[in-house]
Amino acid sequence: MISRKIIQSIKSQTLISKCIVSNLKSSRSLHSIKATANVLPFSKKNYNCTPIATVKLMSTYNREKPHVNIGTIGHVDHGKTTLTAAITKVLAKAGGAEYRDYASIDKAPEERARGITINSTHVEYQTAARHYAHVDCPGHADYIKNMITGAAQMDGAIIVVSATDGQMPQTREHLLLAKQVGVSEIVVFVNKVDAVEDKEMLELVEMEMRDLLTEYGFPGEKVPIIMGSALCALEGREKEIGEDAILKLMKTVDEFIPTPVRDLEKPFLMPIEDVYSIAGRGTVCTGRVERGVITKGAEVEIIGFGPTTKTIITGVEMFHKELNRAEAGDNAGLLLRGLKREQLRRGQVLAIPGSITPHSKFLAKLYVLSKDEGGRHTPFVENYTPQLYARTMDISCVLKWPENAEGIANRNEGKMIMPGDNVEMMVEMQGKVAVNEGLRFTVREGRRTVGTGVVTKILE
Ligand SMILES: Nc1nc2c(ncn2[C@@H]2O[C@H](COP(=O)(O)OP(=O)(O)OP(=O)(O)O)[C@@H](O)[C@H]2O)c(=O)[nH]1
Ligand SMILES: [Mg+2]
Repeated sequence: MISRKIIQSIKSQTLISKCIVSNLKSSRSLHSIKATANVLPFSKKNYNCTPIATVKLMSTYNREKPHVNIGTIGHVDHGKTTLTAAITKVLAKAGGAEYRDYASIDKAPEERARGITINSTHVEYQTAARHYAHVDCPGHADYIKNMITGAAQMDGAIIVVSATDGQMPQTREHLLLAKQVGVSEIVVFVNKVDAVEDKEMLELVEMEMRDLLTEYGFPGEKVPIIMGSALCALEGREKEIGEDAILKLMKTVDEFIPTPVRDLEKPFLMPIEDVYSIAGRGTVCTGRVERGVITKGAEVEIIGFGPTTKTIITGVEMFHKELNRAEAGDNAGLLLRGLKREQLRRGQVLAIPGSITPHSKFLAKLYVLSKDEGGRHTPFVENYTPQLYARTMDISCVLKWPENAEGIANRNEGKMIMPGDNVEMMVEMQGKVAVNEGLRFTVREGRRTVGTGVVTKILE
């Protein structure tokens, strides 16, 4: 589906094809949408609000080991949370993690009552080679929004697929969205191997996954596929498919998901994920640094949803350790001078003054998801008003046909946009937010992903 689209758009030489293709090749520079963090780097006791998720801390945070952001994605109930808990349990044996049991990951009352993940949760662990921040995403179709936010922070992902079901709708949708937000490195964990008698079933699941990966623009033949049982690892039984499989998975992640080259040279930018007040110290914003480096004392601008304001960074922390600087890829907390919590919100960005500006109107190439990819079942016409998601922000927008060179619009008036189409549209947002050419975004309506696109030209 998407791969066919890519081929079609390569043929038609559209810009989106170039963007997607360049993303297939490297993607790091495009790893820009929804960089977020639920981690709370500042001492928790000082917060006056309840954190969405906290990270259990290990004794030290240092930069000696490369830091990589990964996570679990995949269809509901395929075992992502069980696997997350199992990884911490197995790595804890070697001192590389603090064991996080299942209930501490899915801890909200509704999650416990329904037995599903709703909020994505961050956990931290390390292998001998690297330090990881791991986001466990929800699989349920109703919580795709949280999955997108989680996936946007990942440098690579573990897609979990149950050996008993094989690939399911959100296996597909998650692969597509992961690709869209810039995750180009995937490792597959075929879970629940303990529940499958017929080994041919495993071969079938593997074959189907390779085809699916290829279809979505991943190197299907090369992607490592590890078979095992997260539950066995968690319960300490059937070592071969339990603990051993987890160790094999992490070794594969170490080797197959490259340590990303961070955009350290570019001007600093961090999309705000959360805002907290710390008694006696001020206001702190958390998020994942998208590009550049920031040091204590630096001046930054806050851009989007209102007038641009300036402030000074008075503190930088990561995993509860105070640091002098934060750099691209870090899940950081930045303490800001003289601002109240109410003056800041998710979706704004912190950036070096003048490096990015707020806009409300741009041209974009848009791929409209087909029904099979979880998109709309019916076409839409001009003036359609979905919700636009980019970085950590979401904002209502209107989609229009672009104006021609003379400013005359709408020779396409009344023309329908079909699921599966690649189109150029003019996007008008209901407010000014930090937008730049090359920024990738998703448009959604209700609980459905309608399309994914890239900003090609800023208009206003
Ligand atoms: N037999 C078997 N069951 C497993 C295995 N791993 C997980 N399960 C069970 O599958 C069910 C779902 O597991 P979860 O880890 O909650 O699945 P999930 O992918 O996190 O689900 P969502 O986050 O809601 O999408 C639970 O009942 C687990 O005990 C396994 O290796 N073998
Ligand atoms: Mg879960």
